[in-house]
Amino acid sequence: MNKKIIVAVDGTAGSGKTATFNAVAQKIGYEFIDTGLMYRAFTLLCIESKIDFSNKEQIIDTLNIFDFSVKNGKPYLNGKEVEKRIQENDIVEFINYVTPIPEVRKFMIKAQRAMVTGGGYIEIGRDITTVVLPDADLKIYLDSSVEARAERRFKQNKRLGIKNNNFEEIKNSIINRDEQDFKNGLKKVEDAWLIDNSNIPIQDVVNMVIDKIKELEGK
Ligand SMILES: Nc1ncnc2c1ncn2[C@@H]1O[C@H](COP(=O)(O)OP(=O)(O)OP(=O)(O)O)[C@@H](O)[C@H]1O
Ligand SMILES: Nc1ccn([C@H]2C[C@H](O)[C@@H](COP(=O)(O)O)O2)c(=O)n1
Repeated sequence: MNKKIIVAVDGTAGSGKTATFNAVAQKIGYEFIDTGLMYRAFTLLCIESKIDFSNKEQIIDTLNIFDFSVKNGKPYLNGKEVEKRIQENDIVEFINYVTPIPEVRKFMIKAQRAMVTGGGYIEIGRDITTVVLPDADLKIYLDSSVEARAERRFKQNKRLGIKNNNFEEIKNSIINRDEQDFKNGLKKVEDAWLIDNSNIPIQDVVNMVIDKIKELEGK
């Protein structure tokens, strides 16, 4: 019986981590954990708590009332389902105040590590291959060109009916988020497999990754 493995995935904003690795997880019966949802949900809680985002102490104190869970693949903040809400533009506007704070990252990293209790998990984010799961059996770094990512996000927002959908704003937002993510430590580590999917259909990426996981399960 092949042994399931632990897969850690990092990559740039909008490169396709969620769509790709959610599909992989569903096809091979792995648990899928999107750590970005936690930071988005926490940012929403800060917005709803009407805190002053320039006041780090207020952000850190908000951790005391932060309860996050995922049920049937949907994120819940303090018992309320927030899947669509945390994709709205105001989250992206404020999230860069939240993600650089060490106390916030320490809290999230502890929770994200605890979610992976053995083989059979795919966890995605920005610091999974570097900090959260540095001993993962398979590390992947997913990237795409800024143009490709902006185009995809624009089309995704349209499908989701998200308001104020503007291509140039999305592109600038992606560039800004990349800048912050690199500051927060996003990088391709030496033992990570780089996949640039700018010109690769999502299904082909899914199949490539499944083949690799099956190969490693058999070792
Ligand atoms: N290889 C691909 N080719 C074309 N479109 C893709 C590909 N991979 C993902 N997409 C599309 O790109 C968009 C962004 O993908 P997704 O939301 O999974 O990215 P992400 O890395 O999780 O983003 P974020 O970092 O903001 O959470 C989605 O519409 C998705 O369907
Ligand atoms: N492990 C993580 C996951 C996400 N972030 C940041 C990156 C984004 O600014 C924000 C939302 O993530 P996304 O939903 O776009 O993947 O959270 C991080 O710093 N560390």
